[in-house]
Amino acid sequence: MATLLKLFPTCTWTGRLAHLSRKGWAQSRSGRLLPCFPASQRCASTTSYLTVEMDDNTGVAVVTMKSPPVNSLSLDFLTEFSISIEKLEMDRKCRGVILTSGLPKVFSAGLDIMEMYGKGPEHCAEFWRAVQEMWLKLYGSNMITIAAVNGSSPAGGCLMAMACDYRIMADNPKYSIGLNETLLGIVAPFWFKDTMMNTIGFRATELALQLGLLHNAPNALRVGLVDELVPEKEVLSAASTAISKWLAIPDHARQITKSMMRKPTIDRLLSHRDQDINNFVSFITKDSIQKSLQVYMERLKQRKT
Ligand SMILES: CCCCCCCCC/C=C/C(=O)SCCNC(=O)CCNC(=O)[C@H](O)C(C)(C)COP(=O)(O)OP(=O)(O)OC[C@H]1O[C@@H](n2cnc3c(N)ncnc32)[C@H](O)[C@@H]1OP(=O)(O)O
Repeated sequence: MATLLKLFPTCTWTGRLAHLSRKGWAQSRSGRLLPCFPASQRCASTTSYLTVEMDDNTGVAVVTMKSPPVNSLSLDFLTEFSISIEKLEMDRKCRGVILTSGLPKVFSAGLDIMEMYGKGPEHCAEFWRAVQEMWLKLYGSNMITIAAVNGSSPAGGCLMAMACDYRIMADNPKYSIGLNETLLGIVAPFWFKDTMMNTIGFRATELALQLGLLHNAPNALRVGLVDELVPEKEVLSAASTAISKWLAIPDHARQITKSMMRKPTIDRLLSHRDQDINNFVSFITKDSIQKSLQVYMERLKQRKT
């Protein structure tokens, strides 16, 4: 309860979480206790990093990421994100999610580099499990998921967008999206690679990953990394229009089809999850990799001066 109050401090779904009776709780598939809300309520909740606005009429929740300055994916952010998606997954009325950014110019800067720099193996392992969990929740969601990419979206940000069913990006050539890990001297893990291959195909992924390509918006559309470009101000409304087409499909048919397409990729991570964490920890804690991260961060900061 204390954790939930921390995570959902300004929850306005039916009143404050503290007022929820025991009856108002439900157990998630992973055994976690989560708040469960009556059928006819309109819902809006704010956590430290996310705003979730649920429209009961459409069955669509808009999840807005707000972690200044660049929505980098820290351990706390990822934990909140996974809990929020799980909560929506359990809400029978929620059929779709639009994921967007509440910050100017950036959808998400990807993994918080500071979570991987100068940290011990235990922290790195916990962080990586949270990264895996975010992807498992989003890529494996039964809900319709639309990324409204209203800014740049490198690396982990691109992974988040690719984990959705459909991507709409702001038509701004200054915004870029891609898996740029090699530019940092690190390597996109196999499930990042699989997700990209499932999205844009083998050859385009091979090029993109080795070169660490960050595609500007027009190129992202050309390679199929995003599905639509729209004027910046219209990203959210275009996402609403797009999701209405998906909502017209019977859920069970769409969900089984989605699972058929994605399950082999998800199972591959699930069956190698601990090994993937061990690989990450031994890779990221190497002196040479730490040095690469340090140089990259310094370059990022120098760009400003
Ligand atoms: C074998 C296999 C095993 C596994 C091997 C390991 C696999 C690891 C997989 C890794 C996946 C990743 O996502 S790695 C993360 C990759 N991400 C990136 O390369 C993004 C880098 N950031 C950017 O390009 C830009 O910041 C961008 C997002 C476009 C926004 O540009 P802006 O000009 O608006 O903002 P900036 O001035 O650059 O940034 C504002 C501040 O945020 C900081 N900042 C920016 N991105 C940050 C980030 N990702 N993490 C932390 N801090 C970040 C900057 O340093 C600034 O800090 P101050 O100067 O203090 O204000």
